[in-house]
Amino acid sequence: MAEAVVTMDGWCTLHDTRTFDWSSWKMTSEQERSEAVAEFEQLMTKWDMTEEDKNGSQTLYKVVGNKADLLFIFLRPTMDELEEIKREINKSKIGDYLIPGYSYVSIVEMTMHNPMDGGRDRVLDPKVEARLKPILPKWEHACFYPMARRRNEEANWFAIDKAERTRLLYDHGMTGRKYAGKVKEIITGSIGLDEWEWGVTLFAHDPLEFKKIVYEMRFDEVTAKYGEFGDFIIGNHLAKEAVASYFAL
Ligand code: VOV
Repeated sequence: MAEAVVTMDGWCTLHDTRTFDWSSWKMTSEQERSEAVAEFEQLMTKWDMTEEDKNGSQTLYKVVGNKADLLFIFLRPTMDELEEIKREINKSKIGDYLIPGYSYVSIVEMTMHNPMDGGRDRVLDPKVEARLKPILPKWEHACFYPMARRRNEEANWFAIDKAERTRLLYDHGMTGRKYAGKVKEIITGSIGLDEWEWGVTLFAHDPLEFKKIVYEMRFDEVTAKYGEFGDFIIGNHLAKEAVASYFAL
């Protein structure tokens, strides 16, 4: 039997997409709209304070395709806090127009054995701690998709031995390193939490880098042999300062 992977786990993560009900919004009075936007900005300020205190992180993206209008990404120490945030949005004035869409629940994950260090065990130093409790970059573009490792007769990721997994993830990491400064990745584990096995959240200044990295990785053995992918969602950053103009009619 293959040895089970031991993970180091960090903050709980919620990817929450919403479709905005523009038709109802257009029928709402200007005063009600400005109150709703002001309340939403206050909510964002409150979340920012949590981030400043290093008790979580979040970011908001305007979705390009028609899968949704907005993508919220929240990281918090507990699932309770994530559920509270969702409820807080739903109870807010603007929540009446934010129709819940696709969501994904996962936990920031790193393998205990570091493939980039000959498979040696990681220690919980400040550097590792910072990766498990990351402050999300507020880069211009984000890309999210869930994925899994194949589990069939010919190729079963969960049946190969640790040394082989380490080798494959080392090659994967070397491809990833070529994108240092261009693509920032956060891997969240979702086995037992959501439909796929991992959530992949990528940030970039240039969205073309998403296409390049995901394409290049398709040729890595670990992806070519074992990678399976869900739907991709792409967004452009929406800063708090731009929220009022986003909702303006
Ligand atoms: C921005 C680049 C980048 C870099 C540097 C990078 C590096 C690394 C390292 C060193 C490790 C190993 C485990 C650890 O250190 O915890 C991982 C782990 C993982 N990755 Fe990755 N990845 C990147 C980027 C990156 C992308 C773009 C993808 C998706 C596309 C693809 O085709 O798969 C991905 C997937 C994953 C997954 C699903 C895991 C978990 C696998 C598991 O079975 O445990 N990843 N990743």
